[in-house]
Amino acid sequence: MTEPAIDTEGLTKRFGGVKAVDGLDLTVESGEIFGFLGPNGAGKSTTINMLLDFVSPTAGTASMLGLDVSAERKQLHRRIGVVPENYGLYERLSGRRHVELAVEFKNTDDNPDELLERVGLSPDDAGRPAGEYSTGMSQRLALAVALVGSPELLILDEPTSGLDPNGARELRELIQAENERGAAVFFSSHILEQVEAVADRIGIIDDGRFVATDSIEQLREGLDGGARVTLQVGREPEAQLGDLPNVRDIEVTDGAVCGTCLEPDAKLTFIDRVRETTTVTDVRIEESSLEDMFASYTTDTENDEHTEAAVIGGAEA
Ligand SMILES: Nc1ncnc2c1ncn2[C@@H]1O[C@H](COP(=O)(O)OP(=O)(O)OP(=O)(O)O)[C@@H](O)[C@H]1O
Repeated sequence: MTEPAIDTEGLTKRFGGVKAVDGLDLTVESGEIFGFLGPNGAGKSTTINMLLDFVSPTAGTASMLGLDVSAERKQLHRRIGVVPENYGLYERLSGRRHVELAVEFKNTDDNPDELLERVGLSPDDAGRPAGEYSTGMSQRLALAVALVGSPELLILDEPTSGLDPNGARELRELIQAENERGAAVFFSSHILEQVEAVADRIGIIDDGRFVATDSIEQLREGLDGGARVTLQVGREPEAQLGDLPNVRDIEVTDGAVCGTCLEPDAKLTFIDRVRETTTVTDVRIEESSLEDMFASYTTDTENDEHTEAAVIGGAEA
């Protein structure tokens, strides 16, 4: 049986009185792309730092590719590629030299120029000292270093933070290509779109704990967010709307009728019922956005029950 790419049990880190990570149970399967989402201060970097053995856990265990992250660190780090939050570049060394050193360390036969080209660094840039690089260029270089040795697992901490939209798209393509090659990818972000575009599964962490783990589609479904349907009407409808199944939060305002439809069918029933007694001149449908979803999972303390109910059946997290 293939070992999971990442497996943690009860992983916990306290900094004095602050519980940065609180009993995290996480399994990322081999070959999976897992997006690790959470607002600032949620515990993402601390988790990654424990996985990389940069920080020791207060409690719990963590293994990657079946190896203990601390006891078997050396062996493990030859098989993974990492872009940590604070990747250190050597200011005086060229980009190319950074990659060459990684090739030597991992004892592989990668061609540094090919890797640099893959991450979008031109040969000219590759020859310049890393101290002269912009944030985005530094991030690209860190990624090239991470790709050395065709790692079985890529761990990327906020990999798009310094990239422009083009760079972010290229990174997504690269993540997909690496995944197709067979690598598992674990990457943290607080930008939902980045995660949605590539992740098979996402875990949302808040206050050091998972509040949800599943595919984006399942998370969205679990939230019951529905779609807000707004109908522009000729005059106020006389129809009874309150008894419509799966339509809630109905509002009738000057010239418009709004309702939240929880199922696709409910949109049609809602529109039909309104049209029975008035003319509908326009229809606007807003699906619940990822931002709504994220906010609901991470800040909606009043809604704890609903959030818990939405937290996920099957996924192990
Ligand atoms: N070395 C440290 N000493 C004290 N507290 C720390 C330390 N590192 C992290 N923390 C605290 O742990 C919590 C989690 O921080 P962490 O950096 O893991 O969050 P994050 O999800 O990565 O946030 P961001 O998205 O802002 O990078 C925060 O409350 C932070 O202040």
